[in-house]
Amino acid sequence: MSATLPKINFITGNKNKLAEATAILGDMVRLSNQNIESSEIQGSLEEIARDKCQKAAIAVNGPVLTEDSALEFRALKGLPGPYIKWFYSALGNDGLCDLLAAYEDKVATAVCTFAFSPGPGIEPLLFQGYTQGKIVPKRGDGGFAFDPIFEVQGQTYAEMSFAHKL
Ligand SMILES: O=c1nc[nH]c2c1ncn2[C@H]1C[C@H](O)[C@@H](COP(=O)(O)OP(=O)(O)OP(=O)(O)O)O1
Ligand SMILES: [Mg+2]
Repeated sequence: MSATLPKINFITGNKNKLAEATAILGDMVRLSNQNIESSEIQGSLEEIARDKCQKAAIAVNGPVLTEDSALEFRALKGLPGPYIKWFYSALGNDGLCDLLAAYEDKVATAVCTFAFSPGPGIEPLLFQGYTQGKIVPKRGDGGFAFDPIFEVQGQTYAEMSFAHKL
């Protein structure tokens, strides 16, 4: 890692997220991590992402990068979406899988929303990525959170190597 790389404050409390973002962006920017405790609003995932980034920019009084992960079940019209964290912590992966028991359609989309704000009061820029997969009974020992039940091209994220998931 070069000391001449520009530095960005990546605000997250999730060490797995930090590791993945660093693996992807580490050649271009130096991510310095900080966790600010802030409550998340309700709304669309874009609204939640903007609000979190704006709060982070105020908290550090400078430029910040934040990320919000969502998991949208097609049979459930996009839910749990940005509320996946609360569904995952309440139900676990078996419970998330059971949510789709009554439906043939197991398609799910993982949505990654990065937000960057140059500073407090400046509207964040959003960058989104989507990966379509399906929800399956849990398999694999790698990864974190919902990785064992999210299958893409025949493998769950928990069965893939770290590099292959990225
Ligand atoms: O690649 C992933 N593979 C599996 N699970 C994942 C992934 N990425 C996020 N997740 C989980 C973590 C949390 O249960 C929820 C997102 O919630 P989210 O608010 O975005 O993350 P967080 O609160 O853990 O960290 P942060 O301090 O950046 O908000 O989905
Ligand atoms: Mg969060």
